[in-house]
Amino acid sequence: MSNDDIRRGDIRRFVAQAARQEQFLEVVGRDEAEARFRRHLDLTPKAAEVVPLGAALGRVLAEDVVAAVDVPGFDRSSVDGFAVRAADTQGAGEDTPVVLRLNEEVLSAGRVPALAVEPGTATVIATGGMLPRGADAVVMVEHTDARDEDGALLVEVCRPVVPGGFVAAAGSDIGRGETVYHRGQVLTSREIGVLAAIGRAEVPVVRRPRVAILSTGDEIVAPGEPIRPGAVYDSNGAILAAAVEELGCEPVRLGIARDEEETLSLLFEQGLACDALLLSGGTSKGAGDLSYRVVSRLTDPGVVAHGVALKPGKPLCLAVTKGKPVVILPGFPTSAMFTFHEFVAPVLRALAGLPPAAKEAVSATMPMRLGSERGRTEYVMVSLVQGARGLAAYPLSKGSGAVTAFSAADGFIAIDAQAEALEAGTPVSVQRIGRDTAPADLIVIGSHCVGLDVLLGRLIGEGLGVKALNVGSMGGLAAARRGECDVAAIHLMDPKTGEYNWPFLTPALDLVSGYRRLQGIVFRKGDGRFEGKTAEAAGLAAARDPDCILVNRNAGSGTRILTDRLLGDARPTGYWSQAKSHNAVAVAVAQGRADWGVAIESVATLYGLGFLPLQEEHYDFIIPKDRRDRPAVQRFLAALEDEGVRDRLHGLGFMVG
Ligand SMILES: Nc1nc2c(c(=O)[nH]1)N[C@H]1C(S)=C(S)[C@@H](COP(=O)(O)OP(=O)(O)OC[C@H]3O[C@@H](n4cnc5c(N)ncnc54)[C@H](O)[C@@H]3O)O[C@H]1N2
Ligand code: MOO
Repeated sequence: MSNDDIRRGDIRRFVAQAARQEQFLEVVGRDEAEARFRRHLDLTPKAAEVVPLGAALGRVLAEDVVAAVDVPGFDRSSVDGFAVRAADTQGAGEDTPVVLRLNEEVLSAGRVPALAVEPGTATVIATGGMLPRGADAVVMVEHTDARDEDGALLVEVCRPVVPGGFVAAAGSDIGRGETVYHRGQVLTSREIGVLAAIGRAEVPVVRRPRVAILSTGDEIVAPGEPIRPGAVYDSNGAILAAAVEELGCEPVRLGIARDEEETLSLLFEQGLACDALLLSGGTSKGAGDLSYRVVSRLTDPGVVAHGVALKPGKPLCLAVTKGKPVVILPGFPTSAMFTFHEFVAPVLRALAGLPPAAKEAVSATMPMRLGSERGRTEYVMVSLVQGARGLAAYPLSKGSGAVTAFSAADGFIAIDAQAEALEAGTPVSVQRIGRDTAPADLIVIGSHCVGLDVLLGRLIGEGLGVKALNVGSMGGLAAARRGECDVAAIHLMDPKTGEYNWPFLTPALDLVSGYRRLQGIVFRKGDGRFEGKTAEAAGLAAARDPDCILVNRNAGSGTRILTDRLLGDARPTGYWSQAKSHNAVAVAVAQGRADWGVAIESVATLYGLGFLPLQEEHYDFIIPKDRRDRPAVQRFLAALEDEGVRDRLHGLGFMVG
């Protein structure tokens, strides 16, 4: 058979399999999927094991801890001074001191008193010393004057004390029989200190559930390995292992399984020896989606749901065998993390002995229109920003394949399965995720630039909390108009005049000059159609050559306006492509999917591309006037003037000043 025959065979098999639609026999709703999963799971926490206190950090208590001793264990002086009967000190003053006779004993810490404090007497006592019988208070040494009068040791008390004064009563901190911590408590340094104070050298903790993690796919490469064209780094394995550990479980990394049934089955068997098994990838409809095939062999009861009507996460596969969870998370990182968070994390919490996570929702509004797919409940990661009229929920909608959305999100919103879109201004409820995020000191919204990274990096290094949202120049301008950001980073050219940024100002906004970036045509070095020519000449020639493919920018971007000015009425091959960033243009050209495009010089340099300058673009900052005096904004402006920052911007090819 020739290679062509083999290839044709492969294609026919793919189409035949796709036509059978053998997977997702039944797509179920989120709640139904969860109910089926939980019905078959054994959610009792793993058995207790006793560990030394020194090894208990981060572990989850398996039993309530009851104090066997009082803390303090005795009535204890909290100052250096004299143990007295409070009644004896009544009426004492600087001019009317009360004179008490000293007992012949010194109560240093740890010493058990031998003598009682009788009326009219006092005993020397140190901080931490045990209160003697008869005494009910301590007078600080500063408020006394001791003297020796003909061999009799006396103390003059110049200030009265109340009963209990400067005494920590036995059991006042922790009482014997008190439940100090309940099971499910995560042990941090603070709890460990208390456990030591009640004399516990060992504690019963829940055995950490062992969770096997297996990434699948021929294209998946472990971080640290060289990456080949078409391959991606295994981010799911790393994020799942860390997330599992955060939930008090022990990750067991099984690595990456090739798309080969025997290897996958072998690793799968190893994984089944653990308390839970998580796979990612290979659950959807592709010809090579092996994970599902392997998991579908499980019994008792086996797969309980494959296909859930939610986005991201439709191909999620939930299985249980003998009470043990086996889950195939979708390969796409956002889908994997979202479904992990929704379906797997609560189960692992239970196995690890942790109580259910508290759910916290906050009200916000959508700052922009957001389209949605009908038919599945869509969950969108959002970043919260405090605006003049309450919180705005900026969607981090980079699609299911993104890795950053989940880590950058403050929470997510759910869009009803029947809704086609959420209009700008719609009120939404944001389900918070992860740790409490402190509100940022400085909010920057707009177009991303590596130069901006330098500026913000300086401020972050100085300890400023910065939130930067990349929504493009128009999005930044709109956010500034709504009062949702301190700084909007924009590069918008007025097509009528060719002027940058200031034509878009309103009376409530200031413009601060940033830097200039050189825009031009990028091409692969050595391409004779561009090399050595001017941008205008090369661009017009390329526009007439049907074999010369353009990668165009998205409508609405400043670069698109520039490209349209260059092209006039010409519509070259590739004109309708819509790359969303300078990087995307450079990658398309570098990898040969297109031959030319318009991007900034620093990106051309980064990808080793040739560059023909077209024009300078002004990358400036819009600041709402009522925010200008905020300390964080002043620090941003100072960073912009900073010599070190300017040198670095210059080094990246930006024109400053
Ligand atoms: N014709 C259809 N195609 C797809 C459907 C569908 O209903 N019909 N569903 C789509 C949805 S929704 C999702 S989500 C994905 C999930 O597919 P799989 O779970 O089978 O995952 P893969 O195909 O193996 O990979 C998807 C994507 O994710 C990357 N990946 C995989 N593993 C990792 C990892 N460990 N670290 C980082 N990235 C990973 C992989 O390279 C792919 O790019 O299917 C749609 N298709
Ligand atoms: O459901 Mo998939 O997770 O949308 O991309």
